[in-house]
Amino acid sequence: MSPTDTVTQLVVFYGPLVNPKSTSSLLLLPNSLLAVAANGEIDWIEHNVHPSSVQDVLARHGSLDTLLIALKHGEFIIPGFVDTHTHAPQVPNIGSGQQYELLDWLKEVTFPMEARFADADFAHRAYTKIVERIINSGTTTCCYYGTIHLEATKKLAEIVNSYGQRAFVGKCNMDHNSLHDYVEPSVSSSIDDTNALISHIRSLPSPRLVEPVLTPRFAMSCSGSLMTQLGAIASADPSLRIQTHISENQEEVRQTLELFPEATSYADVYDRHGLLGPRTILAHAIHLGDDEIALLKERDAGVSHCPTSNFNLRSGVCPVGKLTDHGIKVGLGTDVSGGFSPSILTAIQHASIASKIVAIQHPAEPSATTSFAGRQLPLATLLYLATLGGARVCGLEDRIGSFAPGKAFDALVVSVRGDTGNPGLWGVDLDEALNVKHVESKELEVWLERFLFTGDDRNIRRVYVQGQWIGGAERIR
Ligand SMILES: O=c1[nH]c(=O)c2nc[nH]c2[nH]1
Ligand SMILES: [Zn+2]
Repeated sequence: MSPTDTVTQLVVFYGPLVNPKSTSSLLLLPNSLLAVAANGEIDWIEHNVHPSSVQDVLARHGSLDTLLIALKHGEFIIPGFVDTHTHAPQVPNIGSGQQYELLDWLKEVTFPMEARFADADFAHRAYTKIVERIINSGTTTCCYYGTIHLEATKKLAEIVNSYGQRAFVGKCNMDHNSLHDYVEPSVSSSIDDTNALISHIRSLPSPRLVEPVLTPRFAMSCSGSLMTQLGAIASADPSLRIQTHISENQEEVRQTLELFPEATSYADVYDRHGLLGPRTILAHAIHLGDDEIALLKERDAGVSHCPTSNFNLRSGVCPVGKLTDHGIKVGLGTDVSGGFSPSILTAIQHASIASKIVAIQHPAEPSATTSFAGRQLPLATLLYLATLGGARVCGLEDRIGSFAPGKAFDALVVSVRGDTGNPGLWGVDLDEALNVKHVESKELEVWLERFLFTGDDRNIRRVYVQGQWIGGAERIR
């Protein structure tokens, strides 16, 4: 089977599964059978199947005529990563301009690069490589910011669709406060281009897993009238998500409140323009006041935690534990190129460090055993944020983020074996590797932790979206 082959029969995987369950728990399920139907949905799952019983279980399910994929020792399956916030046109800038804070970085580094996407051919060449890289990093669902350019953003959506990635793609709305050559000429052109992109994406060929998303860049780059019209589009179309930034940098917060003096807070700016609701994805949310946290909860808006970017642009440390304690939906974002890595693995590592910084500076009371605030995030929470938590932020928790019959098979086959080229897990012997060996859940937990903290693209062997094999190290030759 090759990555581009379309699955036309039941495919059954045999090996260890890791299944996120809640903000604080996951299931470690060695020796599982997971069947994927031709439509890419999970048909059935069985746990604790001894190698000698595999054929019996297949027969019981009437599934003897299947493609059986038995994982090697040191391999396991996890749900695909959900990147709830990234900027595709900033990937070419990764690693440059690290000396700046947000507002100078936008002016000196980011807007000049984004302006280059006025050239649709450049956009096509760049986006082809960028989407491939993001898929091979294990991101099966991605919330993409494009630029202000309609044609370039259409290309981004077309490329994502042709790769078979699940995604939300948005054209940035920015009608003031930018460089003179990187701003939209009027509210009406911004709205017309937004509507044109929505129609274009919805007419892309099937199977289509890409959806449009409204993308007011942030309050500082949008007039009130533009945001009001975007809010009206969102309320007329209940399937449209909204993505934007909030409260990332102290100076940004100050200038935002100066631009919108009638608002009581940054969150209130979006709320009074009809942009804060259950379909809103807010990147950063570092410096929110308690009134804003309460408002986000009331509106059921989600937060994309982007710790790599927050450290890199010296923006601050998002109090993820506190947001989670308040019942706010949280996922992870790479926020390239504020973040210097397109991999959610890096975001996981930095989310762990961010939570440790909070725990050092504002430790939880020993009696507050059920709260996340002031504690380092455990492994289960880190994986949850990267998968099911991100799915909730995108309103896709019924489709993806964990494994259950009826959900889509968006998954990664991960390997911690030495033959990945990444040092891997010593003790997983190459010679015994071809035989499926009984795996204990304790061993699986060690593999998972080592992968999350030391893994990279080399360990992500196969990337599946809706049952289709669309990327991973096994196909890069
Ligand atoms: O991290 C960020 N990246 C951006 O491109 C951006 N634009 C506004 N605010 C932003 N924050
Ligand atoms: Zn961003």
